[in-house]
Amino acid sequence: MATVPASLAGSFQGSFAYFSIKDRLPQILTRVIDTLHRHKNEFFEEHGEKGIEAEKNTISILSKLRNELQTDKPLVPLDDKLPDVPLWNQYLEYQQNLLDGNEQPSWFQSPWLYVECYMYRRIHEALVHNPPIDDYDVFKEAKVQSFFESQQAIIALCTYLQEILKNIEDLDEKQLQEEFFKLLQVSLWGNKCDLSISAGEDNSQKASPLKSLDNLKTFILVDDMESIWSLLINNKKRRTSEEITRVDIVLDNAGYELITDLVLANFLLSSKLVTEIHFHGKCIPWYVSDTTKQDFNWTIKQLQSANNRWMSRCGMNWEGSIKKGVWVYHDHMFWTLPHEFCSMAQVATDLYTELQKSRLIIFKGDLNYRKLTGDRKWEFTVPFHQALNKFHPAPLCSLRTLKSDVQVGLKPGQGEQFVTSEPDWMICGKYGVVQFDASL
Ligand SMILES: O=P(O)(O)OC[C@H]1O[C@](O)(CO)[C@@H](O)[C@@H]1O
Ligand SMILES: [Mn+2]
Repeated sequence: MATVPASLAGSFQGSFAYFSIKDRLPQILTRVIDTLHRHKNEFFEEHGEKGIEAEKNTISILSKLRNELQTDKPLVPLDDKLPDVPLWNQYLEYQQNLLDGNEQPSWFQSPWLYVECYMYRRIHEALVHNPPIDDYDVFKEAKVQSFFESQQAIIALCTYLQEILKNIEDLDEKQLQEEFFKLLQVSLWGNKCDLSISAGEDNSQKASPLKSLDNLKTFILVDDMESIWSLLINNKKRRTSEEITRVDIVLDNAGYELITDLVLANFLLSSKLVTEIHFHGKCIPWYVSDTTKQDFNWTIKQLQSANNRWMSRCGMNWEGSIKKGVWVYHDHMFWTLPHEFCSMAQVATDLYTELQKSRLIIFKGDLNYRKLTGDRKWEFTVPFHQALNKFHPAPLCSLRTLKSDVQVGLKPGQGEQFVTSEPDWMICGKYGVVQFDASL
């Protein structure tokens, strides 16, 4: 088997991984502690003294966790009762075996992808150990706030979608393609709005999402939109009336980005490019803004009850699509494990088999890109297919704005050109890719 490059890690001094572990992760932990603290009265009102006790305990576990991280302590096994614990603990052993006998996996020495995922899982463990606040989502408040801060952009998008839907039957192939490209790009740029890169600070969409598309075009470093279009339109032409065309969207952030994904999904169905959409979200609060089932349902309810008629119409339609079974929401613990996607076939065979039913899997966001490529020090020009390292459940694409230093599939010289002119090009979220891989 061809060898793969080293994983990104905090041990590379001066790397983004290093700064993330040193500064951003402790900041996120501090915010979580602060959130719990601020909700003390709420816990008391709901659960009495037990609530206060649980809040105190959780805060003390999290402070200890922050200290372990900042002093580069060894990673310890998880010890709650959730079903993913054996997999996490086996992964720790696996990381241990990669080292020589004297070393232990630790925050700055182990792969960044692993330790970052591990932090979110440890936050969850701290809560799980502390009923009655064990199902409290410490990031909910930030997600809700980012949703409301993007109201204008959400209205613009819902209004635009309802306009297209009015005469979607009359659009010719060219017009359909144009609309598809627009909404695909809206969904791509929606990925700028995650809350983990900003350690939970406001990062919402304020400008009108459709007007800025032309100006943003030059920031798309890999543009495989044509290939994705060919796949969908050819499939539509060939499909018999009973046949199913399923597209899967592996969701990233709640708030504005989720709306862009739902709008895209609605368009794909209404244009009959596809017949079913399957969404994949997270089982536990993750990377601050990632979508859980609760966020997904909350968002659709919010839209339904909005004052704006286009927003509420979208909300109604989406609720209807779920009831009809043409929108299906899935969650699977694999998405909140530290594994690269190339291990999915072994670690989560059921999920891999499920994804094989798809005609196209759309992976949203930066973290999914890191897991697709294994979060490794690839050369910029390595083909996307190679970096996927045999992960090919179905044709797939990534819609991702660059927020971490892994990027493949660039033309010779394309990456190098930025290295001197814009040193933070890989982490600032200004650039994006629409990257496709068809081969199985
Ligand atoms: O929501 P996204 O796009 O997956 O981004 C998550 C963020 O967290 C990171 O994994 C870094 O912590 C970045 O790669 C990215 O900025
Ligand atoms: Mn995210």
